[in-house]
Amino acid sequence: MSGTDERTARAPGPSGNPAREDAPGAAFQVDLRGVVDLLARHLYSSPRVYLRELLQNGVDAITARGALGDTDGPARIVLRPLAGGGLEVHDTGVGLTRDEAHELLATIGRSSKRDVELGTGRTEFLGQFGIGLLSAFMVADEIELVSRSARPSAAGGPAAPVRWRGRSDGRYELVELAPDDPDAPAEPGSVVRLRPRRDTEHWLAPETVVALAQDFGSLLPVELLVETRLDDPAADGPDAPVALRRLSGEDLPWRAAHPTPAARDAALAAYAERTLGFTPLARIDLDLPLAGLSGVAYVLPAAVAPTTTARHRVYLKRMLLGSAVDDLLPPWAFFVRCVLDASVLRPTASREGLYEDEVLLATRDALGAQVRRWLLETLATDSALARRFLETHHLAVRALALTDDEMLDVAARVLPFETTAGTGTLADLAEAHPRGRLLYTTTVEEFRRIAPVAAAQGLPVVNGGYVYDAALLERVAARFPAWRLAPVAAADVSHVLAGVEPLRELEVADALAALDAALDEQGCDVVLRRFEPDALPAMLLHDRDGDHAREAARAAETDDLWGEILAGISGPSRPRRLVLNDANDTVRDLLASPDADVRAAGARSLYVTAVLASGKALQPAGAALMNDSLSLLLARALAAGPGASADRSPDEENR
Ligand SMILES: Nc1ncnc2c1ncn2[C@@H]1O[C@H](COP(=O)(O)OP(=O)(O)OP(=O)(O)O)[C@@H](O)[C@H]1O
Repeated sequence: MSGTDERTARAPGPSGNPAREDAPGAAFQVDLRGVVDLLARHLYSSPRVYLRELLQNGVDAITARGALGDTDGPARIVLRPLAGGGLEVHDTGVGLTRDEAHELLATIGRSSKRDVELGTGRTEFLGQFGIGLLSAFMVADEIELVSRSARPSAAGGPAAPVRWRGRSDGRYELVELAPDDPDAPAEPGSVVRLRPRRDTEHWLAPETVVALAQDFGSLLPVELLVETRLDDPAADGPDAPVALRRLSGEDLPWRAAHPTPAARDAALAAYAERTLGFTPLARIDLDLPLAGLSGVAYVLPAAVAPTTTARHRVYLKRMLLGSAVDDLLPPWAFFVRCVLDASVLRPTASREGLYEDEVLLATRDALGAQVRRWLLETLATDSALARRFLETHHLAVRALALTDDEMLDVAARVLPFETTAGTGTLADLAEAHPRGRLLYTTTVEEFRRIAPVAAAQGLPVVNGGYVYDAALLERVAARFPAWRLAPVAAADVSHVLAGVEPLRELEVADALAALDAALDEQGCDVVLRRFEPDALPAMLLHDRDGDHAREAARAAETDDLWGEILAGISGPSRPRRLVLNDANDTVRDLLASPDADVRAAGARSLYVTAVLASGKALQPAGAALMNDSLSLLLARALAAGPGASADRSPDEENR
């Protein structure tokens, strides 16, 4: 005997509600359309997840049937296109009785998969929230579920099949069917049928369904099949010949057996190319038995910015959670992309990310430890892989060394730095200067300014201006005190440059004062020194806050010439200092020029050139300064006539 229930799924909607008393203890009413809209717009990132939810319900139903001890039927989910458009998902799971269908399908948030006492999802099931089925309303106005329960009826015989139809307006109907109703599955299990709306046809089209099923379900531990109509135009209709194509059943790629380790390497590299779209530089096997987690971390073949969000491909109980899951590894591990399967991590309700709980935190630490171990072991070798890794991902080593002493030791030994002695490691530089102090700049600009001069003086200076490096060098300085590594102040250099003879100083005092006045507006002092390389006419130095305190403190603790010179510094009056090189011909010509305008224009163009040499972009004011200076110099040169600029005093000619 069959009976029919027509009800509203706790969701009468604003219109169909009978007059009611707001009695104390009255139940909430749910507007189903509102809930579906909420799911579609705010919970799920795309309607595509409807298929994942259906597959998940099928897998869980098969698990529940196994738990009954009923393992007679095949563990199988079949996807079938419906004639005239639409999709049928048939599972050989536990099925639903009429009472269960009432309770579970018509109550939002009710799930058979929760642990009653703990209130959390039971570990053997994928689902837990009791909302997944509603996602089908994103692609269809009606969900039909026909089911035959594997449980015996109350009378002891086989349970009658049932048909439940739920509509997105909140109404549903539940009908008991005759035992041999052709609409119902012949064996225990359930069939879900969806028919598309006009705007959702593509979501239920066979090619979309296959692509989604492969993406979400290719690693599922059940047989996932898709029925395809054979390509025969005459063969349409229910009796047309069909073929079944298998979409799942693959072993986890990193667990699959291979004849040799090299074959495994090749297979896993090919898997990365297929699923992640790159050929990895290296592979790190991941294994955390306690979290039921296994997988691989692939090292990216090209550098990425440390701020890039890592996108990992994560399976939970072999169902794809997402291909862009972040927060799975510590931030310094931005150079790997993982593919992994875990059984105890919890999904968020949308099943598109991981729930941030202690298990996730512990997993992140443990995975980070495995990647770190690989990194330390790889960098301990002088292999081609170690070199390529450093070339590509040295930033990761720098980032990790900021908080990790063992990595800091490795970093000091293997990381290349730009130095005045070329590119090299800090350990090499320290070895080359066993007694001297090692200096580092904290900005690239500062390094550019002083490197040519420091190099000519044989001063070892490291460029600490790149990402992480200033902080890293500070840590290296503290960890290897014997290296006497310290930040350089720009003024250091100007003070080790040789001063000019007192006589010469007297000779050019007026000219120098005029140059100094010419750069007054730029907030720049002018001083004269002799230094190598003599091709460099001028160098621009900055005095930053704190330089003087640091210099004084340092001078007090050092006893070499360098320290003595630093100790003699008096505070400069302007923030910038243009150090002219008295060994440079242009500078000498300029100082000798009798024309005050020429001297001022020359000083300004030397200033702008020095700004450019320090790596700064030319600002409009600087460009205008350069232009004005050049026009004046040109005008003077033209007025003087041909050959005038070659005039030199006999004294200058001799140099
Ligand atoms: N194919 C099916 N076979 C048997 N029972 C089903 C099937 N589909 C749904 N159910 C029952 O309906 C309940 C609600 O399903 P729904 O997909 O909404 O939530 P869930 O799977 O429990 O949790 P989640 O929201 O995490 O997916 C399930 O707990 C299950 O008992």
